[in-house]
Amino acid sequence: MSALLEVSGVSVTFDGFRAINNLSFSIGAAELRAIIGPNGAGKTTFMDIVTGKTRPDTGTVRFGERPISLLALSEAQIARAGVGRKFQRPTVFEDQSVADNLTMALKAARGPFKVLFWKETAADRARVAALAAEVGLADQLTRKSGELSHGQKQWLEIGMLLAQEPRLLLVDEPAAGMTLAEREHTTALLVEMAKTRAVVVVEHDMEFVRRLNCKVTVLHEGAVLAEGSLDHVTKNPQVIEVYLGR
Ligand SMILES: Nc1ncnc2c1ncn2[C@@H]1O[C@H](COP(=O)(O)OP(=O)(O)OP(=O)(O)O)[C@@H](O)[C@H]1O
Repeated sequence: MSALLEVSGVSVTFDGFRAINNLSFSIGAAELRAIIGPNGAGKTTFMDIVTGKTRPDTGTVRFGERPISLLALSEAQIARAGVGRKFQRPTVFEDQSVADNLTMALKAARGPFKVLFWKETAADRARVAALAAEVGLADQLTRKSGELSHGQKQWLEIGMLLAQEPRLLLVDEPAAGMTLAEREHTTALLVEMAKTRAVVVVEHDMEFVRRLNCKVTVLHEGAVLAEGSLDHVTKNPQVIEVYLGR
């Protein structure tokens, strides 16, 4: 499998503290990957580097089939190149309906000039309906987003990210605060999304990671400590010592 994202030899130092230490990581074009690791392992910093928020001191970050260096791009350019990021807290417009939120995301994805001269077409409405269906909100289109459950808001935000047609989606702790039923739906959604794009999930909840049934990367002190199936990495004595055994 050829890599969509290739992080190689990346290091970042904050005030003399090496948060990312010669990190190398790659993910395929249609792959679901979980990243786990203790607090301070560098999971958030890794996502900050890929999205352009933090610039590494050394190393390369290459993206795409004909790879481009993400380090040369701004955060906005990286987003337009096809990298989406879902933060832990949902940020939907609560006063707007589900359909309006998705429509706004569709407009934003088309760029600033299209927003100015936007005229909604039947194709746009169909796309909004398709996005809602994809995330399981087909019957909630007219509902005010503020009335949705926590899980539904998270799915709406995922739908809004999908409007930008990302090729790589970084998702931070999607299961946090969800009911069991919402977690199950989220698992199915992430698995489905990863059939046509790369999805990287940072998660502390081991039960949720198990359900994802995907390759797991364990980070520790800014580097990869172990990689493989969840069963494989959870048997690793070093992983038990630094993470699971606590
Ligand atoms: N802007 C910054 N300035 C100084 N130190 C930072 C900065 N950002 C991160 N760090 C430090 O870098 C290390 C890695 O942090 P990071 O947030 O990436 O870890 P994490 O694996 O996401 O942890 P958690 O599971 O708690 O979210 C931590 O020790 C953190 O304190």
